[in-house]
Amino acid sequence: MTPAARIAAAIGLLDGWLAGGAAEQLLTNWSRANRYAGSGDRAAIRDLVFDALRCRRSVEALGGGDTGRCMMIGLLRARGEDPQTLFTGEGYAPAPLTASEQGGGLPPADLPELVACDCPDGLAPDLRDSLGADFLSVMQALRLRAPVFLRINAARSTVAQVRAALAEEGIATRPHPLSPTALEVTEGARRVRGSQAFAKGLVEVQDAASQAVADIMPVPEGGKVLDYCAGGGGKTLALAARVGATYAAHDAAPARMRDLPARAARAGARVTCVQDPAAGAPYDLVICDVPCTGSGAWRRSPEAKWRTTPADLARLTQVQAGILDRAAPLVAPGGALGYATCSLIRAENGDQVAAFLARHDGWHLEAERRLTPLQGGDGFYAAVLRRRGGGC
Ligand SMILES: C[S@@+](CC[C@H](N)C(=O)[O-])C[C@H]1O[C@@H](n2cnc3c(N)ncnc32)[C@H](O)[C@@H]1O
Repeated sequence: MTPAARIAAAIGLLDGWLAGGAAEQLLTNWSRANRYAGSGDRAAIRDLVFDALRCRRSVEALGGGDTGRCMMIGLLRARGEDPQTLFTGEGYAPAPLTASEQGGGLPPADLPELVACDCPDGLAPDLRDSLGADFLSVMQALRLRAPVFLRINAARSTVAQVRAALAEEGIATRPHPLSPTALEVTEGARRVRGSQAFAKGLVEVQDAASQAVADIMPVPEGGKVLDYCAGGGGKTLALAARVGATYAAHDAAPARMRDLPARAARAGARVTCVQDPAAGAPYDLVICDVPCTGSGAWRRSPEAKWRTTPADLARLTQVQAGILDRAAPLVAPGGALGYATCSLIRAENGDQVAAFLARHDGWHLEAERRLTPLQGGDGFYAAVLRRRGGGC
């Protein structure tokens, strides 16, 4: 496909997204319907769609409207490219720019602040309040593609061995300061899932900040650990690489854990999926990686940036409080309750923990970590709450 034909495909996909579709599903359907497109075309079209979604407000403003076509015009202008070189109407290229399109759109210097940093109006007050002086720089960071990070499986290998194995398969990496297990892929990211290192369970794809969250969770030697909101098992597997404890995984939607047994087997980790977590209580550590706005991960999931409303935030904070209240009794005296979100919003983070401590006697905050994309990984919040020991 020519670059212009890829733009035309991205326009159609963005129109589908604006009509309410989900980007991944639209891309899958597009690939099925356009079998002639190679993997390079599919990857390039995906990048165009996600680049536009990350910067939706600004590219719409630069392109002069809220259509897929305007978004692509705006994206090219944002990159300093002249859309007319690709909008030629020749072959599979999009039709030439109309006179109003040529003169439409705001100049970059005239974009209002929230438009220029691609912040949604509804959540802007919470984000501004939560991020303080970092607000604009974090919002700018969320406009960029996220790096690809790997977690080395410390139960099976060392950083040096894994880097060497990956390098032999054309995948270049460098360690990342957010976690001793984190590698940032600098070359060959698309080869990771097909690599021997991946097949042998030496690495998993996991954001570096997500690994840092697992790092602060206290796993006692020989202890019992429950991941109360396991989902696909990213945190469970990061914890289970610390051998010597037993691990149980639970999720209110068990189907979300469907890949966990295979991932655990690949990593050589022993994890039991449980329907009724109370049956195995008490646990030395219960981790609650709760559903949240995902605002810290908007680089990877930009759709959520535009579709999450203040009403969703209010609903999610209720859900988070409920999960903490149900998980707390499962913790043994002297044990720990881990709380984590990939949110930048205080109402979901420190405020949630403070409210828990106000509702429950016999707990204290032992550790807390706040991360934003300015540290390189996604935005995350993690807290460790310690339950008073039975003898106290
Ligand atoms: C942020 S995701 C978990 C991600 C996962 N820990 C990981 O690292 O891959 C939150 C999960 O919480 C689950 N969940 C939502 N409400 C829940 C509840 N009341 N109890 C337990 N799990 C719940 C969701 O189904 C979802 O899989």
